[in-house]
Amino acid sequence: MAANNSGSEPRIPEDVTLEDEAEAEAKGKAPAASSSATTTMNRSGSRPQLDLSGAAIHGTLEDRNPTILLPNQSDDISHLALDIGGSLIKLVYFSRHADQPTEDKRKLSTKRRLEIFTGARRSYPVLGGRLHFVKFETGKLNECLDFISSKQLHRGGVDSPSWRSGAQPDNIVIKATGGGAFKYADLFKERLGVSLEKEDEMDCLVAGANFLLKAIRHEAFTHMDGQKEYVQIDQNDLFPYLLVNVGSGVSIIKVDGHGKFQRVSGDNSTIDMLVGDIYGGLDYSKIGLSASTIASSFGKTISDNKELSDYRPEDISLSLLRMISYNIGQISYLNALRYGLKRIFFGGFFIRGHAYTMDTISFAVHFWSKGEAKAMFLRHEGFLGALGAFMSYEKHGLDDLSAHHLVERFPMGAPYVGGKIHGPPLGDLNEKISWMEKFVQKGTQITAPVPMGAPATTGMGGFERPTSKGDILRSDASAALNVGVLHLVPSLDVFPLLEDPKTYEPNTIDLDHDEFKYWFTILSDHLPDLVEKAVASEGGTDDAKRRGDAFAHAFSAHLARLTEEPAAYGKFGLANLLELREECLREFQFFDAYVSIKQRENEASLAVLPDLLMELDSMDEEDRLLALIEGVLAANIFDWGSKACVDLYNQGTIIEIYRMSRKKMQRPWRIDDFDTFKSRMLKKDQPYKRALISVDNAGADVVLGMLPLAREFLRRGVEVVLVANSLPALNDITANELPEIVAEAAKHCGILRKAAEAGGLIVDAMAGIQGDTKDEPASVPLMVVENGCGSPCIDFRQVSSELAAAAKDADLLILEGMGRSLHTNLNARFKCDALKLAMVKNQRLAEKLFNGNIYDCICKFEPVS
Ligand SMILES: Nc1ncnc2c1ncn2[C@@H]1O[C@H](COP(=O)(O)OP(=O)(O)O)[C@@H](O)[C@H]1O
Ligand SMILES: CC(C)(COP(=O)(O)O)[C@@H](O)C(=O)NCCC(=O)O
Ligand SMILES: [Mn+2]
Repeated sequence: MAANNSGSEPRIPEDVTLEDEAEAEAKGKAPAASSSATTTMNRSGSRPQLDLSGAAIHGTLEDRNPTILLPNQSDDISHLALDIGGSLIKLVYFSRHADQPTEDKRKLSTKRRLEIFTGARRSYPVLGGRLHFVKFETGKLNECLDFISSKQLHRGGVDSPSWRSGAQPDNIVIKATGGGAFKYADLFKERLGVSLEKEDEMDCLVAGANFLLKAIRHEAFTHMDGQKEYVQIDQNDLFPYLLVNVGSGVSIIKVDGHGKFQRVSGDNSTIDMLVGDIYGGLDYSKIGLSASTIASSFGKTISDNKELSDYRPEDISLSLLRMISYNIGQISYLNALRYGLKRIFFGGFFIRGHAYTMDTISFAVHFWSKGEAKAMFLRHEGFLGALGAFMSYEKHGLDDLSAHHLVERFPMGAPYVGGKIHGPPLGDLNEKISWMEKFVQKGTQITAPVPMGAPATTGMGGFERPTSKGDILRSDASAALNVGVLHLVPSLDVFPLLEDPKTYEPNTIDLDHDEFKYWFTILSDHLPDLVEKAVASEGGTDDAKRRGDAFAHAFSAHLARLTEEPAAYGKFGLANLLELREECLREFQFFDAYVSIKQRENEASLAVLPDLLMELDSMDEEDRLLALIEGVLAANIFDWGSKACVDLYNQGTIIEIYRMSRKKMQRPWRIDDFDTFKSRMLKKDQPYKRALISVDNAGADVVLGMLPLAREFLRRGVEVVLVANSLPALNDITANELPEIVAEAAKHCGILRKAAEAGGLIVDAMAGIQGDTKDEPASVPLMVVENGCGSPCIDFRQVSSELAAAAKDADLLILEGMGRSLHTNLNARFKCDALKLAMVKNQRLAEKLFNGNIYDCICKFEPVS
């Protein structure tokens, strides 16, 4: 049957370890077969270290995560950099994406059509892969060495050519910074056989900070009164700034540009600084420094006539912390004043995400500067040096990356321990689940997102809702949950038809506290059903049940973590939350929870499609246009992400519900721009050239709604590009599944058949069974592209390069569904005409956005002029 290619669905090998999710990909996997597409890579001459001969794209250029295999790459190229500080060792390492799906016919023909291989298309200097952030205590250097060794990080990972061939490269050089790069050089040589190449610490700090501020969208934030607020940094207005790195010592650097900086103050330990550097020789009355502000705590200890032991250690600690933080804030401000700088970025693990520390520093800066200067913090605060050392290889092309190439993911290990290792690295998902089960039972190891009671064994809702913990001072582990794994995806692009990418915000509604609470409930309530579907999709085995439990625990823990601190993972909207759920499913190797539901609905819908097409063809143009839009809106009711809709499905067959939904359509719809759209469509002298039609759900939605609409455009001589998800999300149709559905539909329709042939979706022999083709116009192509997403929503700042290429000649964009046109993009403006179609399947959203009701329909047409 058509629409069933689940067996060939590319599986994302989302391998996981406790600390970073990358282990299994490096273990025991056969070397990947050679790819079908070979590319030449244009690289600037400034990066001589890579041997690019024989380089091949593994998978496809358009894959979400293309991997470039460099078979002739010399073995001494490392994917690891270190910052060995006085207190902590920071590791940044890179892991390649594992096996990729092979090139299929659709992709090749689409590429040819969209001329992706021709012209000045960008090559990918950067390896697709992931950047991991891990830290160890310097006092436990051995743990760090074991970790590197177990993962063979110094040899590019367990799956690197040298490791697989058993060759022993004799000159491995690893970039390292921090004092320990000298101190422990011999030990690294002895234990791992590697030489540490020392990079200047300040160079690294600055390079790391500049990279983060350029490439990570929500890296910097302010912190006032316990509230994080992410700051959008304008690249053209970044310099100069003051960088204050607070580690074992404090470094204060005035940064004027890339590689342009000057150390201005502070080279002592935090304690020295307190005593010696507070006023820096300035007359304190001039800057309004009140002696009592800082000294008050000590004042009491002197006058109270008590012994030190009479004070509670936590009180002393807090006083000290406050004092140090104030002083750091003051000294920073004084330096900012000295150089006329308005922005101060703070890094270093001293801050370690502590709300208290950040608030205190912010307060000081704000107070002394009378609001003129701003203290800002960095999410990857402790990793500036290590990241800078990593960048100094000048071979990963990291500096060519922009924000749209980076996707941050929060797999269980990494955010949970914040790059901290507890125990040995885990070898596979099984070990990870075991670890989670233990940790869940203990419930204390990590304080913030303590998930829910004893783990269930049924895989079906044997867990409770996580509880939020209130605003207590969090432990180091939980506070460090802010760093995920950075996925480098060079094939992502900004959607070229966005009117203004700078001001574009995908999310329609701000996930403030109340809103988050609401969605927390929705998602928690939905969880048991989702787990049931997910487990069933994997055959209902014991293993699947165990993974189902683990998924539920993991996702609940994320929710609890976000309840406690909504900004924990950066600026997080509903789109991110819905995507997190899908990623979490993939993390526990559930690749398509709704696979059988999708199949069933596709089949039922395809069976009635011929009748529907006949009915449509009997109408005149205007009635047909209305019927088509009605059909799209009515069929959007088939959404397994909406509780209300799922409840409806018990009340009838797919076709009955479709008819019922259709009968209820009453114009005017809640937003009803149909007449304007119709007028535009009927303008004979100004036909559209290419319509990008973004589809949503499998089954009736795509088969009875979107395909007939696409056919109408084809019939009018408009090229159609169907845009579908790269990866499954709920019951959404994917770009991989779509061609078979089109092929099946084409058996009953000459227009679709010709267009699909023209677009390379089906080969001639497959079609030609039924369908009247005598009076059809010269055929324009019907194509399918993937959107680069694995979520029910779409963020147009990061789409597949395939979609970006298809957008080039498009003059109409149709967005369908609640996720893509209501939760996201309702207010997005495009450079071409846009039509947004959706049924509102949630009462609260209907009220909030449209003052309306559940099942209202939205038909929003926004012509460019
Ligand atoms: N587990 C830890 N062990 C030691 N210090 C820690 C730890 N977690 C956070 N810190 C804080 O981080 C600081 C070290 O910050 P870091 O940026 O790593 O500096 P360095 O590079 O000098 O080690 C320490 O002074 C301490 O305040
Ligand atoms: C996840 C969804 C955005 C998918 O909707 P779609 O894009 O398929 O129209 C939607 O089902 C949703 O917001 N559901 C949660 C709300 C609820 O259950 O009421
Ligand atoms: Mn959907």
